[in-house]
Amino acid sequence: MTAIRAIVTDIEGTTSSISFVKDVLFPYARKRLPAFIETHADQAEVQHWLHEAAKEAGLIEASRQEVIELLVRWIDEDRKSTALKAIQGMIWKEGYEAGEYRAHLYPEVASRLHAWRGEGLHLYVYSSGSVPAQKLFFRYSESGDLSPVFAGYFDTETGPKRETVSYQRIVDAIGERPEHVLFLSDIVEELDAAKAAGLQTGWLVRPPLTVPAQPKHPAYTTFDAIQP
Ligand SMILES: CSCCC(=O)C(=O)COP(=O)(O)O
Ligand SMILES: [Mg+2]
Repeated sequence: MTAIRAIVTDIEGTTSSISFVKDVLFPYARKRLPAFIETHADQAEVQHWLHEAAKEAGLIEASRQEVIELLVRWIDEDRKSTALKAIQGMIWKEGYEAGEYRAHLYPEVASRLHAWRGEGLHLYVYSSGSVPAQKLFFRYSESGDLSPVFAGYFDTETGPKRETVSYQRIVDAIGERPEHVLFLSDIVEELDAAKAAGLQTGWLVRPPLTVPAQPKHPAYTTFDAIQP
């Protein structure tokens, strides 16, 4: 294996359980989204993302109510829309700051990230969640504030997670050759895209899922099994 200098990690299904995102974060945002939009509609950032959501849906002259209904539908569909993710992040901020929840991390993740950082590796996040949502996630984690271990964050403004060009942009941005970067994810299509860009890959197969006999990517059930 070529020496790894940087690790880029996915969140949902990789550092953290899918159920925390689907059963805690998504319902929190879904319940509060209509009132949040109504009370923050005068903010330029909110207006921008409402406009982007309508554009993505091909709605030419959508009412505010129509866009709210669209966004709620997208939460139910788990659509990886950059606009939806930006708005969800703004709503989750209130929940984290009010202490309504802390972000789930698998038990070994925090110590392993600290160990890798201590070994001089540069650590990054690449998630469909917006960069502000990622920062909140690791700041308010069940294992404490992990912000200090990360050198940077990438979201779908860099590009979709299943497209090779996104990984080319990430390695360019972090200033490493792709073969020195390890991308960790639970989604094979994301790993395929990263591999096509020349990155090394690690497939997190979290129990109760099991590693297939001939995995398409080096597969691990925990971060502790990865030796970069
Ligand atoms: C940043 S926390 C919320 C994660 C999220 O909204 C999501 O869709 C997770 O996608 P990932 O790319 O981390 O699997
Ligand atoms: Mg994932």
